[in-house]
Amino acid sequence: MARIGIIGSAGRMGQALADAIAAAGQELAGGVDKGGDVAALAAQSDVLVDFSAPAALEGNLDAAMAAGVPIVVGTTGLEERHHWLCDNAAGQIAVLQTGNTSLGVTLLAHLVREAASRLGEDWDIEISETHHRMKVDAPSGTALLLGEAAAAGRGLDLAGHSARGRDGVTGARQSGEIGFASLRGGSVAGDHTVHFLGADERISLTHLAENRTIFAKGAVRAAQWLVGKPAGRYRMGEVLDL
Ligand SMILES: NC(=O)C1=CN([C@@H]2O[C@H](COP(=O)(O)OP(=O)(O)OC[C@H]3O[C@@H](n4cnc5c(N)ncnc54)[C@H](OP(=O)(O)O)[C@@H]3O)[C@@H](O)[C@H]2O)C=CC1
Ligand SMILES: O=C(O)C1=N[C@H](C(=O)O)C[C@H](O)C1
Repeated sequence: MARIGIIGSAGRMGQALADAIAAAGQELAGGVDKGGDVAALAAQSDVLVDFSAPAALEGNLDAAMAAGVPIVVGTTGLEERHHWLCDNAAGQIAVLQTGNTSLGVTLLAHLVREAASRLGEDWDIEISETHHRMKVDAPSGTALLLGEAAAAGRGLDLAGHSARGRDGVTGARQSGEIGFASLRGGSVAGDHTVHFLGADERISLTHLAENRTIFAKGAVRAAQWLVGKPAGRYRMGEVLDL
C-alpha cells in the first residue's frame, strides 16, 4: 500500500483524488494547500501528487527531492522553465508530469500522433477544448499534450508551429501550423477534439471527460507505479502500457 500525499488537497482535483485513493485501497498520507508545509508532507509520504498551481511547482519539487520521494505533477499552465525544473528534479527522483492522467486521453495522444504522421501535410490540424468556468489556464494542458503528439507525428517542434489566440486580421492560415481554441463555461470537466482538416474531408478525434474521477483514478495508478522507480522523467503512457 502506498502512502500518497496530496498537494492542492482542498481543490476540485485534490478532493477527487482523496476519494480515488480510498477507493483503490491506498493510504492518504495527508494534504497541503497554499501556505502548507509540503516538506513535512513529503517526509510522511511514499509519493506526492501535485494538483495545485504552477507557482507552487519549484517548492514542491524541492521538497520531493529533499525527502527522496517521487512526484506526479498534474498541475497545468506550465511554462518552459517549469519543464526545465521537472527535468532537473528527474536527475534525483522519479518525476511524472502530464497534463492529463486519464486512460482515454493517454490513448488519444497515441491516435493523434499516428494520424498526424499518416495524413499528409496538406491536412491542417486544429485543437479545440472546453472547460468549466473556473479554469484559469488556456490552452489546457491536455490540448498542449495533444498538440505535442500531433507535432511529433509530423516531425515538428510544437513551439515553432503553434497558433494560439487568433484575433483580428490574422492573415491566411500558415501551412504546418497547429491551432488552438479554448471555450470556458459551466461545469464541463474537460472536452478535447483534434480536428484534421483536409480538402473536402475531415476527421475529428474527441475525448469527453464526464467527471474528474477519471483523472483521479489515473493519478492514483501513476502514483502507485512511480513508487520505487529510479530517478528519471516518466510518461503516462508507460504507466498504462500504451
Ligand atoms: N493532469 C490532469 O489530469 C489534471 C490536471 N488538472 C490541473 O490541476 C490543477 C488544479 O486543478 P483544480 O483542482 O481544478 O483547481 P482548484 O483551484 O480547485 O485547486 C487548486 C488547489 O491548489 C491549492 N494551491 C494553490 N497554490 C498552492 C500552493 N502554492 N501550494 C499548495 N497548494 C496550492 C489551492 O489552495 P488555495 O485555495 O488555498 O489557493 C487549491 O486547494 C490545475 O492546474 C488543473 O488544470 C486538473 C484536472 C486533471
Ligand atoms: O483544469 C481542469 O479542470 C483540467 N485540467 C487539465 C488540463 O488543463 O488539460 C485536465 C482536464 O482537462 C481538466
